Amino acid sequence: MAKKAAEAKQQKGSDSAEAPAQEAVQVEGLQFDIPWEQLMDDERFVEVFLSDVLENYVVQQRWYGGKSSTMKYIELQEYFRIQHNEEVYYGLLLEVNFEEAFYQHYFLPIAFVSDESFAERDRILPLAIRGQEGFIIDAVNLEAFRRLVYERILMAEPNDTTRVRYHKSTEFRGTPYESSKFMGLEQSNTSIIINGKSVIKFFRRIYADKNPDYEMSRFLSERKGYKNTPAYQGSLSIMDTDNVNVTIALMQELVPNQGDAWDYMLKELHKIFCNLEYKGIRVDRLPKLELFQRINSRQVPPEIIDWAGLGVFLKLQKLAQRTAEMHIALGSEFEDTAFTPTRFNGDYEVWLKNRLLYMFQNRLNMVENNLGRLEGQALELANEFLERKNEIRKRFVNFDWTKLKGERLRVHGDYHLGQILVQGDDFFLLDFEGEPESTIRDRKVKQPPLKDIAGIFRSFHYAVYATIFDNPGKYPYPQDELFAAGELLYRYFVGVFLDTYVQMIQDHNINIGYSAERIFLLKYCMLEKAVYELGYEMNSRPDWAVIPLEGIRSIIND
Ligand SMILES: Nc1ncnc2c1ncn2[C@@H]1O[C@H](COP(=O)(O)OP(=O)(O)O)[C@@H](O)[C@H]1O
Ligand SMILES: O=P(O)(O)O[C@H]1O[C@H](CO)[C@@H](O[C@H]2O[C@H](CO)[C@@H](O)[C@H](O)[C@H]2O)[C@H](O)[C@H]1O
Repeated sequence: MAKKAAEAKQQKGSDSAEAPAQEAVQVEGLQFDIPWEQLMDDERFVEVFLSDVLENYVVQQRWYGGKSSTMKYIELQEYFRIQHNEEVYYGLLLEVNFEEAFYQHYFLPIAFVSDESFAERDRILPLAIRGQEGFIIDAVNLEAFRRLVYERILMAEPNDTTRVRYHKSTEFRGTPYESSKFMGLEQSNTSIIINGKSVIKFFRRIYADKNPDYEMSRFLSERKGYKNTPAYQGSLSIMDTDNVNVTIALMQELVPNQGDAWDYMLKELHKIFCNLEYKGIRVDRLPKLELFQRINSRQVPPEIIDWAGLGVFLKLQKLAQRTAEMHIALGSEFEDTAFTPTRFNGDYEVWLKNRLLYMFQNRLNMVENNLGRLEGQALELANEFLERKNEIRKRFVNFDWTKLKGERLRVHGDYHLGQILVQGDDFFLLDFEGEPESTIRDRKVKQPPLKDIAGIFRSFHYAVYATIFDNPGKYPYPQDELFAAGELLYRYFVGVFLDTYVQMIQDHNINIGYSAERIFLLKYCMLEKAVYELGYEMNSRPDWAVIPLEGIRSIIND
């Protein structure tokens, strides 16, 4: 921040970041006789800052995604000014290089503050600038910075062609800045709530392109008027040195909500499993439904309604409707080639198989290397996964585009219950960034919309097993019987969702293929998703690896 602005504008943020206070790295006697506005042009400063300071700072951050690899060094890929009049902050794009021969880019906005009380959190470096002692901190902690970004979006020119670009949606009627605070939820980026009405998400992991979350949010809400995603309000992006538009931040409407659909589903399932004992349900006598058999909520047998209640099925119908409407909006574009629907072809088939075989090999390797850490049911399932590897591989290879008549669209890409907000009886769909493991180019490839449906079905399956595993001893039935009850209920969830979804999609002429094609694609994409999840769990929550392993078994046995 410019000295003048630093003194005039230092207001403490209305709260602090969720990260614990960290000691800034001490680099003895760092003094610079140049103004803050020129500091990043100083080679000596940049060298010390990157290697002695940021290497230590970055690895401790919640948003740093390279924790399972070994950092080699950090380079400054780009820096730019986030500025209004005299008030200057720097946006840094850091390139983190790894021993394992890959790199990642991260966004870090920085500010200089002279008052120590503004540097309680995310303090990066103490230093003196022209005799003024102070600290470099992560600028998101400063209310003045958050206010500046909001106001720059609010006053953005319709066609900003400068290097640092602010954009305001034509639909957004902003109100003057009043307050801001951290969203304070577990997340991989950093979201700030402004005026209790808007959310600015600063992306931390940066890709040299428009972020799909920005692209999809703007397309769905601004261009297609899709109401069940937070309205796009604005964004911040930069033109990098290769003239590529790189998204830095996305501003959307704050959607009042009662939590996400994952928590909603866990609560419902807990009640349903409690009902087994409470209502004296004989699981072996419950009527069964075949996987993917469509069923309307009014046709669900009374024994199932008596056990699970009608409410959960009505909610699933609503969720299916909102999901179908999202795909209808995504499938109805005929001008913007980033969104126009397209057919399956040979290139897609080669891309898909290569990607999936590579991912599968990675999972086999992970499981083989970690067998010693597994026990009980997880070990048994892991061994079965390894033994049946050729069978699984064959399933991935068995994709023949010439047999497919449906279309591919831009899709959500990482659709699961945790990406959905519950608002009364309705749902809002969030976070279109795609699967964190995929490259930015892969995330933009048009996919069968049934990939999202497979994602949400995997999430239903996850929720069933998570409920059983998280509540040991609470339901007085043998585990096998609980699994049988859960698998049976899961098929009704799938059947009810699918019935509404397919009906709506077809009524709007979105071509998701003929009936056998739909079942083939669902099975294919569910296997892909479960194998993806196995890697996600082995990396982040190894105790949960048993859930995708169980999922893989259930898909290949079906
Ligand atoms: N516009 C919004 N309105 C209300 N809550 C939101 C909004 N955007 C995000 N959230 C909440 O913040 C959480 C994290 O948001 P998300 O976009 O998924 O962040 P990340 O990409 O960093 O994981 C969501 O699960 C949701 O609970
Ligand atoms: O929300 P993210 O984009 O970070 O998605 C990642 O994390 C998800 C977990 O939070 C993970 O989802 C998996 O676990 C969910 C339960 O926690 C379950 O509902 C999903 O079906 C399952 O895939 C997601 O895969 C990962 O990309």
